[in-house]
Amino acid sequence: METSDRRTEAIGHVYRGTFVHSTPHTALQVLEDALVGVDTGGKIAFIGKGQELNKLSQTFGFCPSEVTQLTQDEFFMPGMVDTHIHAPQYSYAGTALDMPLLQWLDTYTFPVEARFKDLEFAKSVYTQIVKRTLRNGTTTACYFATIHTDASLVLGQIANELGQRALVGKVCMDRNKSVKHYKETTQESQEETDRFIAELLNKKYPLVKPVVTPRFALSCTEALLEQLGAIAKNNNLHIQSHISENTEEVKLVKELFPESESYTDVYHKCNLLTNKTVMAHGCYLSDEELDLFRETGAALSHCPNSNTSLCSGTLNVRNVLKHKVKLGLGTDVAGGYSASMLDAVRRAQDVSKFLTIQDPGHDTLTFEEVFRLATLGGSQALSLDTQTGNFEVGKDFDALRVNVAAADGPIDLTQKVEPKILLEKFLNLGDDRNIVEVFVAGRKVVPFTE
Ligand SMILES: Nc1nc2[nH]cnc2c(=O)[nH]1
Ligand SMILES: [Zn+2]
Repeated sequence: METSDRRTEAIGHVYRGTFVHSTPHTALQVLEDALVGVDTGGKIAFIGKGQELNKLSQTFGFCPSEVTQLTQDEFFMPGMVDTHIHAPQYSYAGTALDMPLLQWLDTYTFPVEARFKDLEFAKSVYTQIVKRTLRNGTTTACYFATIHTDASLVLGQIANELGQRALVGKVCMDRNKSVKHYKETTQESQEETDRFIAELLNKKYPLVKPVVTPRFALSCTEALLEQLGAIAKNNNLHIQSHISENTEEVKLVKELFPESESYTDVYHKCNLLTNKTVMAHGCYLSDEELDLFRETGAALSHCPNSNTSLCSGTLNVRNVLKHKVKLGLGTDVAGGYSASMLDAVRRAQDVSKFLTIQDPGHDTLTFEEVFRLATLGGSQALSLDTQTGNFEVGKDFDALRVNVAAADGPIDLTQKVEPKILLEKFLNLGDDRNIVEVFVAGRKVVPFTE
């Protein structure tokens, strides 16, 4: 039995049944007939075994008849962590995938993002994306918004109201040749970032925090990158951006920052690589650059749907893991067309298998490893693993109640199967119909109450 020393909060709920999760040492740990107690503050108070019910009920002062029992087709898994998603781009998700990155940004992305100056439009799209991702089992999301401070604050407010754990970034860009009205001056970008951080922190949302967000090296002057590095350092904040996604981008960064040794060095010189940094993509990083990620504690977000949809590249996850760089999965909506982390799980497996087709010596990722990337790996990449990512006493209860045989769902169970197979089926065949309840910090956020 694992219990907490700090039993200050009363027990709010107790669940009994199968729990699956990852630990740093085990990609998949299955706890059968487990008893998990969640306190009224939303934290996991104890993890025990079914047969310990009487003892646990006395120790923690709950009534055995109030325990919620899962069926044999159900399990709890940790909520999924989307380490990279563009909330405004949800408005055109599933379309506009016919160009490579830089042309795609100029043609589709910048004109759409410019519309988020309109707070009503922002509110409507942001409500849709937060609801959609919650329903799909994303309990934590690391969002890019747009350059508009007030609209970015609206995203934070919506995540807070709907109960999603979120990092929210007001996008910074003081360079944009193609859509001239969609950029800031260096000073505006810095001042508005300060205002965004101050106003968001001032709201004291328990689960929503600001993240310093230079769009990527090509959208920012060195002066802006330096200022943003200083802002993050002075306020001990998270940082997110993009790196080494597409070959044309990598070439242009080299030309624009000739004194830097590498793309990674551009960010490193500006103090943008810290243990609270997450960089999306990294398809073309050298081994030396990956070493720099490990040394600084910066993380990568693997966005396989986007990398394929924009024909950007393939990330060799095995090589990233070999370099001990923290790694999570991202949907990268709308370069990635799906807002579901289950899609990211499947695409990550596909990319790994394509690498094996190309090189039979490649060590294909297992489904258990990809499951870990979608949960614990993501929480580590966002440096939120003391709060979420798996089931440990003292962490917040961020969890999905999955029913693999949900009525009208996409999966037929033809025989009784062990929990590991239930998880595998859900990851490969399941969808939101199987995610019957979603909890963030103990609060049931799906089904929606209104
Ligand atoms: N995929 C993706 N890459 C980027 N690089 C800079 N901006 C973006 C963006 O919006 N999406
Ligand atoms: Zn992105």
